[in-house]
Amino acid sequence: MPNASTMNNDNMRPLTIVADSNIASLNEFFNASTLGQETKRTVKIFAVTGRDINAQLIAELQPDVLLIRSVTPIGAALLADNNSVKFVGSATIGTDHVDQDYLAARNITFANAAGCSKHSVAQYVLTAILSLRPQYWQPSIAPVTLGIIGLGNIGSTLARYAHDLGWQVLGYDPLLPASNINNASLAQVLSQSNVISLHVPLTDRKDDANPSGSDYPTRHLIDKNALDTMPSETLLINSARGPVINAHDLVADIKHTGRQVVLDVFEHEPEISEDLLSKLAIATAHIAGYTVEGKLRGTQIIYDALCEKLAVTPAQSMHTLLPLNMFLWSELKAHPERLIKFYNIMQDDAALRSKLADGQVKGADFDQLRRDYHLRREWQS
Ligand SMILES: NC(=O)C1=CN([C@@H]2O[C@H](COP(=O)(O)OP(=O)(O)OC[C@H]3O[C@@H](n4cnc5c(N)ncnc54)[C@H](O)[C@@H]3O)[C@@H](O)[C@H]2O)C=CC1
Ligand SMILES: O=C(O)C(=O)[C@H](O)COP(=O)(O)O
Repeated sequence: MPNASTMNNDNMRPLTIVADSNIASLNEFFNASTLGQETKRTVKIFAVTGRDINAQLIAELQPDVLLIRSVTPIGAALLADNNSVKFVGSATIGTDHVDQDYLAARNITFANAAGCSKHSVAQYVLTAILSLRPQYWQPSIAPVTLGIIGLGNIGSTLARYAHDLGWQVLGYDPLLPASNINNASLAQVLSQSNVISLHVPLTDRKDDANPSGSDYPTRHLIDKNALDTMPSETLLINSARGPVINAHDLVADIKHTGRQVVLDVFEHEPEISEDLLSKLAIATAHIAGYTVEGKLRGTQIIYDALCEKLAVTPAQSMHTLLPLNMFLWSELKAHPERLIKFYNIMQDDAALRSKLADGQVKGADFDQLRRDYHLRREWQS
């Protein structure tokens, strides 16, 4: 079984890491002094575009460690012919791109970055709502009910902001106990909310072929049936995973109802059809979690997990890398007119729409927008 000693005692050979070049502060976290200070082991790091991490590259480089983000599928297709990888770290919250059963069967340690960008995504959602409906700053004039589907790290963080603004929360999460926010059925959330925001993982139904699936699958959770129960004035926001909404049904729904819809994620990501894009109130290139803080926290979490695997003491902290942050939630609440300075979401919307050509946004353009994204700052609470 691979363990700290099999990864550490092979001191003749550098610790070899293949990493997605889109991981924040890669070189600051993963180098000989932050990983090898106790063992004197050298570190070799190969930074590659996430979609280019493939079986051939892994066979060529024989890495000990793979560090990825959401665009690299991890499973047998990548690793079947490889025996070197002992640790996979995904600097993301979502894990739908990782076959964790396969990694467990191969005794490959896996770590993801749970919760790393929970404030960033919650702030993205608030910005989308308040940009489209500025009247919601004053809920005494316009009562606001925010429906939240999925009440884990992001959903519960969003609920706290909502309560702080005086909004009511109707929440649905069948995998958590009832609470002051887990207080409604799916049908109630769909039919009684002014805004619905999705914060579920992408899952498929559990069955014999898929024993690690879910009894409450989320793929196409929002389909024609669900959309039909939502009043046409209900604003729908998806910053979870694209396939949680059936894109075909969504296009038909918007045509019929004129509903305002905000998407940060797309069923056929990284491609987006003009038919869908042209109907959205706000569309962004999967950047809801893209803040300096959110991305650095993601790196920190997988770095700490790798240190544990290697049995070395962590020697790098994101706090030494963070520039000063002047964005205060209390200031924004007192000065709603400053929202655009805190986050100009329409600029991200325009950047995505500018990539539309020949009836679609192409995958390469979508990826480039994300690679070149100027990271926002998280508002401090
Ligand atoms: N757009 C972006 O940039 C980002 C997107 N994400 C996505 O957001 C998702 C949620 O993130 P977190 O809140 O941090 O995850 P989390 O794991 O803390 O919470 C997810 C919650 O969804 C609930 N859930 C599962 N199936 C459900 C169902 N059928 N109906 C209602 N609730 C259900 C779970 O019980 C859990 O409480 C991630 O899985 C990821 O796919 C995460 C970060 C950034
Ligand atoms: O953390 C997640 O889950 C996300 O969706 C990420 O923020 C997406 O970013 P990339 O991993 O695709 O860079």
